[in-house]
Amino acid sequence: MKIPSAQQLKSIDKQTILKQGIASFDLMERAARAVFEAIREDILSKAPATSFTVIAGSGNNGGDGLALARMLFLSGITVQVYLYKKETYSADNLYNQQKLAELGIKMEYFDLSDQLSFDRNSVLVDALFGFGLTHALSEEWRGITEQINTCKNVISVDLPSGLRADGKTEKRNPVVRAQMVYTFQVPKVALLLPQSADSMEQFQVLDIGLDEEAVQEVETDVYYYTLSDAKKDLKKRRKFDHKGTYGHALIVGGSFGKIGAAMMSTKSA
Ligand SMILES: NC(=O)C1=CN([C@@H]2O[C@H](COP(=O)(O)OP(=O)(O)OC[C@H]3O[C@@H](n4cnc5c(N)ncnc54)[C@H](OP(=O)(O)O)[C@@H]3O)[C@@H](O)[C@H]2O)[C@@H](O)CC1
Ligand SMILES: [K+]
Repeated sequence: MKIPSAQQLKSIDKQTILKQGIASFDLMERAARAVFEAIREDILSKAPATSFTVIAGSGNNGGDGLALARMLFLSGITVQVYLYKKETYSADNLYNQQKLAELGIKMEYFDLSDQLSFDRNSVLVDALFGFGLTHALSEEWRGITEQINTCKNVISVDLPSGLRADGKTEKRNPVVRAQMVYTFQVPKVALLLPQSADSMEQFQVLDIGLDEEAVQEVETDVYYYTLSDAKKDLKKRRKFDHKGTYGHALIVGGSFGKIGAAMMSTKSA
């Protein structure tokens, strides 16, 4: 599976909307619905009385969070919503703010110096930033990320806020620590780097139906190779096949003390 960069994901987003003849808020709705279904399966099926706190930013990641809050509310779940106070919001974020207002769901606005008052035992949904983060979070964000990190159960939408999708984030920068990351369509590179280990325990990739052709056309040298990919790549073995049937491998490797890779390759061949 190819892993597109944040920039490429934005273009895939546009192509999907165009090819499928949908509006951008429909795609956001799909993304939020996918997280909602995952939460239903992973949390609510075991503990239906769980309450949620959604902390939303001003972009589309925040929009996903607001749409998710609406879905939780409409299924009778207690949900508290915080929205970052800013002069401008993305169009689909505003659309979802309006939807919440129509349902009478209260949104509390917060500033970076605020002490948020929410139930630390609720599941905290971190929807502050996704792949739109342009640079690491400044020190001003530490207060908010630390408050989020005091919660036992943090779910991040798409990425732990503060992690940059395509690369390393310095340990000294504020970052949310998530127990679970529900990421859309493809795992972002940051989720696969050892440097991110402190920012998340595990992630799940949720299919939101981005245009497959657009993903395939992306030029990248970053791939995510899964067991199911390997199963597809392996040719079917017939009864009388032998070591000569499927070609030969020449393995060049293993200097003194560094024999591991050569051994593993030989064994798997
Ligand atoms: N195709 C998909 O997969 C789909 C993706 N979807 C979702 O969209 C998400 C991406 O949304 P996005 O592009 O709006 O960016 P997002 O992460 O919300 O951040 C933007 C905000 O952050 C701000 N900002 C940036 N850097 C900052 C900094 N260092 N410090 C402070 N602020 C900073 C920036 O502010 P500005 O620079 O504009 O002032 C802006 O307000 C993606 O992760 C997924 O959740 C789904 O909805 C649908 C399908
Ligand atoms: K997030």
